[in-house]
Amino acid sequence: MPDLDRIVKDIAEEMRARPDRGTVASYIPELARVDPQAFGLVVIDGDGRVAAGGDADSPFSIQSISKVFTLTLALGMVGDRLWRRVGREPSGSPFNSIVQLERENGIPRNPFINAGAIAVTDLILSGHQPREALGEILRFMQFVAQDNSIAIDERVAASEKRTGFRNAALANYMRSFNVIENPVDYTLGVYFHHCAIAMTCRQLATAGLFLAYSGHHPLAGHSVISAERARRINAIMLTCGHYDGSGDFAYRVGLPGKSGVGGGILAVAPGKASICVWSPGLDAAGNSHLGRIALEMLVKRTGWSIFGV
Ligand SMILES: NC(=O)CC[C@H](N)C(=O)O
Repeated sequence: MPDLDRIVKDIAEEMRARPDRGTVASYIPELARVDPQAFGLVVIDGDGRVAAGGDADSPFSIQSISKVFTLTLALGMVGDRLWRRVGREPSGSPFNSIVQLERENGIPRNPFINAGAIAVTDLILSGHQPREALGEILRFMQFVAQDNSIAIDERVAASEKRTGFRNAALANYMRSFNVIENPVDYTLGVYFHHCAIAMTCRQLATAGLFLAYSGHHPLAGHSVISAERARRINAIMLTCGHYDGSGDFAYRVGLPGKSGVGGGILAVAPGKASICVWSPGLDAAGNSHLGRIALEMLVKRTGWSIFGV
């Protein structure tokens, strides 16, 4: 067993000092206020052993990492019917790209680009009030993170709502194909709010445990989803979790992972651990710059890549 405490501390120390930190997202104005010096890393295994370094307990905006959990919830609600509305191929395009939708009849490539995640949110909303759908999502996050204090950062949600013109374009366009069925404002409202959930690295790493352990959450003590579904969600994280940077992430890190523009990455080492890293500066594809480098170092020292040591 690798000395995880040592490894995590070493990485956090090295990352703290690096001058190259990427660029903090500013298209959601509230996110631009975050300190680019922040860095946190948490690794949790199935016995609840935790290795934590840096700002492991500072809440940050989980943004697109929420899409892993909305996908899990929606699959639980509608099963494989979900795949009539959303594909499961990498897009090779930026997370907020519009162009593919017209060529492909309003069906988004996968559930992790914005269009796909908005379509998934619309499925969760079906037949409910936005407030109920949001409550469902939040309660699920609290359950998998084993922490009822998790909340939505209303300032981030309002900030994105004010500036979310592209997401509104995507949602309206999909509505014209009936890929979205609820009033566009309702769907977008729920989407903006689940992206604005604030969590710490420790909470997110805990929340990812069921994906690392075949659908079973070792700390909650029971199954969240089937092993087959967990395996499939991991596959989509590997192929689509970093947008047009997914190939490079697989090449360098070799773990299923999901990034968010808040600078977080949730990564899953099947059978070994759930990992969350946070560094707010992003690379050109909108993925955490130091987060990816930190995971690359972690995998090198643990041998956890799913592709071999
Ligand atoms: N990549 C992301 O994290 C994007 C999520 C963000 N809420 C958006 O819709 O633009």
